[in-house]
Amino acid sequence: MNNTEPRTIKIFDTTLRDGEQSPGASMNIEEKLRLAKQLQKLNVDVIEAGFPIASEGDFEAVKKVAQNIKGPEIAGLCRSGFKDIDRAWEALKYAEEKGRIHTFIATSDIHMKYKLQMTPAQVLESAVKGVKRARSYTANVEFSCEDAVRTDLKFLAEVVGAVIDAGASVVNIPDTVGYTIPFEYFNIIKYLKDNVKNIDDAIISVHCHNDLGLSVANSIAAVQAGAGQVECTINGIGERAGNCSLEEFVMAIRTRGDILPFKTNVVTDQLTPASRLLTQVTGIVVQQNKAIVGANAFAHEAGIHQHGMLMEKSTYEIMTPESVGLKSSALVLGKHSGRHAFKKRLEELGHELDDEALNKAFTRFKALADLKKEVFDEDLDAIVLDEAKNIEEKYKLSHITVTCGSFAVATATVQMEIDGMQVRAAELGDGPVDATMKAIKKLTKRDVKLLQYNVGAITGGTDAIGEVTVRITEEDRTPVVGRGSSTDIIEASAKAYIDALNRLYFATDRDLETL
Ligand SMILES: CC(=O)SCCNC(=O)CCNC(=O)[C@H](O)C(C)(C)COP(=O)(O)OP(=O)(O)OC[C@H]1O[C@@H](n2cnc3c(N)ncnc32)[C@H](O)[C@@H]1OP(=O)(O)O
Ligand SMILES: CC(C)C(=O)C(=O)O
Repeated sequence: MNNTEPRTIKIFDTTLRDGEQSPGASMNIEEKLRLAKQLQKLNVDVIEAGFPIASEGDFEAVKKVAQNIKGPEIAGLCRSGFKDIDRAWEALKYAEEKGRIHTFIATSDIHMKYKLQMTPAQVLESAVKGVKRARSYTANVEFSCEDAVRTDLKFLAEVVGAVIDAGASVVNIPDTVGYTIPFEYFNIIKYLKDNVKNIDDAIISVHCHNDLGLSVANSIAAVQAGAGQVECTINGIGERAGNCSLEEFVMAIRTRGDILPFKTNVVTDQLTPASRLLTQVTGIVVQQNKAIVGANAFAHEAGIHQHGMLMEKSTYEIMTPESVGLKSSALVLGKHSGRHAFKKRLEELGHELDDEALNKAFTRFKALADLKKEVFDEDLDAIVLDEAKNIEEKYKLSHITVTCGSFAVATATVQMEIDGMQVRAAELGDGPVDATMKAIKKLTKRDVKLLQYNVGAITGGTDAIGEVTVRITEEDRTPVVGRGSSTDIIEASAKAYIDALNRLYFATDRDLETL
């Protein structure tokens, strides 16, 4: 248990800049503005709106966000050259003191040698000059040592100290290639805290990539070591495997406040709307099992879990769905579900069944769940309706085999129980349903006339339950309606036909009028 006052960690959202570097995530000006408005509702501290020198469009987007968003600071990224910095400020100046110039240069040996082809001394000079140039426009200057994690620690400390002296108010220590692990990252931040004499004159920021799936864990380790700002993106989008996911970091801090003495200003019930808007805008879908915002993040399928949830939600949920902007958790019915959740869902659907009917319906539900990935409410209605027919059965379907195809004559072999006796017949037909009906007719020796045949899918997908309705008559009797449902529409057709035959057999004409 931690009793100290939690320290506020600033949330720097870079969905519109690093997030946009995800292949396929490019956003136009209007789209960036829409997202920025949602980030404003989310109450992030900083919105990095783009890289102004990258294109005219990105320049205009940063400018528009700077002009229209109130609350969060607006950052724009630029290399350490003056041309980039000047261009960035041209767009950011519309946010006045809330405009942040974010300039960077790589400091690792590998980047300096091969990419920049600069010596460490030249890089240091460029960093300092860049920060000073940015300071000539604003006091709100962030400097990033690109590839900091693979930078020689002593050189990193030297650069950090020098850019703070030059006027940087935030210094970012990025794990540009998602290479570090929490223990190492903690030690890097701690080293800078302990060895850079002016470190407390600036906020340390962290910016983690997810190449090893550790970006959130690394960000948490960094704040434990003293970092005060976390750079992240909605849904964790970003270059390659993405960035630290904003929603995961924020909810980890919030949920584990017992051992993490930090807080953020984020309005967490805006997380789901933000995630959905980003998906809408970019077309990049969130994996179902993604923490916090995935479709399954608050869904429970297993019977034991569902039972626990019905008794007390905290048995299986460490945060409430409402806290992230969802209406409720979901109990998904599938083959792992149990009787408690099944009964509860039927009650919600308005079906009150006695124990015997419930058991029968549950057995059918399990059989269906073996065939289908998910059982929907409409499937349950169909099962209950089928079970609730409660009519005597002279005729019962035992099983059915059908062969058909483009070049085959449809053949149906139907086995039925009639008055307790097993009987079987095969017939050819004009299609599998016709062959099936003929075989049933032959077995029941009834001279019925099919007046109407309807088939419909109750739920979506190719594994949906099909429901068949038939209307039949015999001689001049009042027509009867029969229904049958199954994932196999031939079986559903046979069941509907047999259901109608039973009704015809047992009903008097008076009963039939009320059917
Ligand atoms: C880790 C990160 O995410 S960093 C941000 C990455 N994001 C982006 O690159 C998106 C926006 N980028 C762009 O639109 C373009 O790359 C531009 C406009 C910045 C530059 O385009 P170009 O001038 O055509 O150069 P190109 O991208 O091919 O190469 C990068 C150049 O910048 C130099 N460079 C790279 N980083 C820096 C830096 N921080 N400071 C100064 N120069 C740098 C490279 O050495 C190279 O220089 P050269 O052209 O003299 O060889
Ligand atoms: C420029 C910095 C902030 C960056 O995006 C990175 O290092 O990944």
